[in-house]
Amino acid sequence: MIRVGNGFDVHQLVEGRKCIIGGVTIPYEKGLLGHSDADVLLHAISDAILGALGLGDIGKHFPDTAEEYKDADSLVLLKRVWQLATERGYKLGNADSTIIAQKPKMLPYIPQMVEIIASALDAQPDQVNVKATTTEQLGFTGRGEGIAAQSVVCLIRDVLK
Ligand SMILES: Nc1ccn([C@@H]2O[C@H](COP(=O)(O)O)[C@@H](O)[C@H]2O)c(=O)n1
Ligand SMILES: C[C@@]1(CO)OP(=O)(O)OP(=O)(O)OC[C@H]1O
Repeated sequence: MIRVGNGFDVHQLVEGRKCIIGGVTIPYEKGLLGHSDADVLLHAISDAILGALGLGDIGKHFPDTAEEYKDADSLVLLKRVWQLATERGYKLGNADSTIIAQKPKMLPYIPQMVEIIASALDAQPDQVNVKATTTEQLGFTGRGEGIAAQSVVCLIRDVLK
């Protein structure tokens, strides 16, 4: 059986916060604001997995009103989401994501993001693709006010004959 899910997330860029995307801390003058570490890419992937499983979204599983998720490491949250998939017998087919950011330049950090995400999802790096695009200075991403990410995942489970 194959199931597909999509995820989308946005976090505001502010001074005084780390810029953590795909589990990588990127040197930049601003960082992402959130209740957790605000890793916009890992949130989008988590939501895509939950979507494929029909299990809602990360806000439902990890409420931003709960003290236990304050400054949470989103890689830990992604691994907890992935456990929901594996305990239902799913493996990753592939995951494809796009980071939407005017700045900073993501390209140098993408191989490390791919390694981190693949490892969290018990997958090989060639099952995980991460892309980046600007919005040509248009909109909130183009003005550098925030960063968005969108993801699609395909989960695969053997069906007993
Ligand atoms: N934050 C970003 C945005 C883009 N890239 C890379 O640059 C290429 C060109 O971007 P356009 O928005 O002008 O199409 C894009 O394909 C990415 O490879 C990036 O590294 N970081
Ligand atoms: C991850 C959680 C939980 O700490 O908080 P945020 O970092 O604010 O992220 P968001 O994508 O707005 O929502 C999911 C949350 O419940």
